[in-house]
Amino acid sequence: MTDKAAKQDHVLIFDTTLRDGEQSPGASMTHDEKIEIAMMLDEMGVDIIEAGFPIASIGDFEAVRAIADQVKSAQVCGLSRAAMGDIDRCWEAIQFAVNPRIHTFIGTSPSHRGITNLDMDGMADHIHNMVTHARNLCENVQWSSMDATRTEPDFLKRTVEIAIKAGATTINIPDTVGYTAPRESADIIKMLINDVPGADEVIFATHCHNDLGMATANSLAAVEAGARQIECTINGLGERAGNTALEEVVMALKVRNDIMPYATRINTQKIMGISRRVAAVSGFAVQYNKAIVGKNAFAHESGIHQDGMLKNAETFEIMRPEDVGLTETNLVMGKHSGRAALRSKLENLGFTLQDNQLKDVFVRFKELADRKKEVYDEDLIALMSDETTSSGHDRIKLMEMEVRCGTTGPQTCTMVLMVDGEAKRAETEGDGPVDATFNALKSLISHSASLELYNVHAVTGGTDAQATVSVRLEEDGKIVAGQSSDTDTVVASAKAYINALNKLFVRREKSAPEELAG
Ligand SMILES: CC(=O)SCCNC(=O)CCNC(=O)[C@H](O)C(C)(C)COP(=O)(O)OP(=O)(O)OC[C@H]1O[C@@H](n2cnc3c(N)ncnc32)[C@H](O)[C@@H]1OP(=O)(O)O
Ligand SMILES: CC(C)C(=O)C(=O)O
Ligand SMILES: [Mg+2]
Repeated sequence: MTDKAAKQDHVLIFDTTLRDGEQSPGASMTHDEKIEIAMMLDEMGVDIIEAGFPIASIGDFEAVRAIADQVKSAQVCGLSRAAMGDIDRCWEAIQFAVNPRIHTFIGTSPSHRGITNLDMDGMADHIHNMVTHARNLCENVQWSSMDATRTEPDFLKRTVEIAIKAGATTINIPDTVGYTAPRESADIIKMLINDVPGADEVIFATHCHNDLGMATANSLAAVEAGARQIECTINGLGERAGNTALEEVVMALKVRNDIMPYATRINTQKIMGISRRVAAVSGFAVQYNKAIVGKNAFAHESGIHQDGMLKNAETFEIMRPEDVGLTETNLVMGKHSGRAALRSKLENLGFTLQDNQLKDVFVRFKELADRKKEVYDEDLIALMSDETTSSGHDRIKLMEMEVRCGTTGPQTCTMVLMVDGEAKRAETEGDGPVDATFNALKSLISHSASLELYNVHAVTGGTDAQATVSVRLEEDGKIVAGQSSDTDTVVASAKAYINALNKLFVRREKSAPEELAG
């Protein structure tokens, strides 16, 4: 869809999972994961992918550049502050994209003007200069007035007019702190469209945060008032309570097209697959009752609902599960299943595998099936997360471990790790089996990272259920997430910690190679 067409009844979908989504503490993604997500977004029909903030780090710059090089259909956008150096660095990263976009922003509300210490006149001049500079580099420029919904209306109109005159092609009106409400969100967009000279030449965008749980409603209200770009993220990932969830606005426009007659280009059948992938790589599990993509969004357990569903699915479902990429056919997976069923099942869950990957996953699937009566979808997702979170280049690998636990402490752990190809062994004690295990890791691998989060959840029911363990480690302000699953919770804990340590060392190595063994 062209930006022009979006002026009629089309709404452009601008995905910022890789930029605003990644700003959630602990949601950092690796270079390869970012490229993989960008390709999935492109394939599902996202119009604009905000790939990152190129000035933020060399890693961010390289990821944005790689995405710009590889994405074939969507526009690729980079974020930059209203500063020459940021805008130049952003252009350097995106210039070879098929359709690049520079996004530059500045906080315009009274409290945000304090961030840059500019008064109204100074900020007006600055916006003119920065948008002009961006437009001299790129013909597709988005300007955002950060904290627009708390900006004085007259000053907001003034800044929007300046940005349009300086050549911005998209004007974004962010609700940066999730403060607005639907009627106000609509009124602001209407006011700008009616009062600002040149407003009919640009696309207005809405970028809502979910602090009061109104991001989806506020975005849709803005669209009804004339905004034609929604900024959103997969699973609503993002700063604090997150951003508008892509799956929610897209499905709302599809299901209630009778009262909101606006179309998007999104292939909604790709929603479930990408949701699961983003949950796995970000380490942010989707809550069970999350709209559209939660595990229970299409599940019915109570008798009256089940009875109604059996008589007519429309009684309790306003969307068909197939429309968001869930299949109706439920293949039961177990130790008698073969590669074809595994491949088909994984494809339905959003994982497309090459033959050699399938071979490896199949071996691990059979090991799991030997230990469990039935392998559920959640087990396979956990298995795939393990497969993708640990790479063949990991410097630390768990070889064996044995833990003694019981009513008489201290609990003990004996562990053998392969560290840079060399076997290392430790015997430690702790206050509980997990503590003893983590003490073994601390004694074998020298690091000063602190454990910020330790989270266990059973991926299915039953005493043979796999446990998925997530950990977050923090070192010098940098946070890495690790995840792993196993039918043994303590083994899953060790593997999750090792996964995080491997990521930490990849990150550290970029600055200086080092010895790992403690
Ligand atoms: C609402 C949002 O999502 S905004 C985007 C938020 N995302 C991020 O901040 C993630 C990426 N950020 C970073 O990596 C770093 O903050 C960097 C590289 C951009 C800047 O790092 P530093 O130079 O160390 O600055 P620091 O982060 O401490 O402070 C921000 C600086 O940017 C300035 N600034 C903030 N926003 C803007 C803006 N829109 N335009 C121009 N300058 C701005 C501040 O005034 C401050 O400048 P000062 O140091 O002269 O007071
Ligand atoms: C940078 C801007 C668009 C932003 O993320 C916000 O204001 O929330
Ligand atoms: Mg934001």
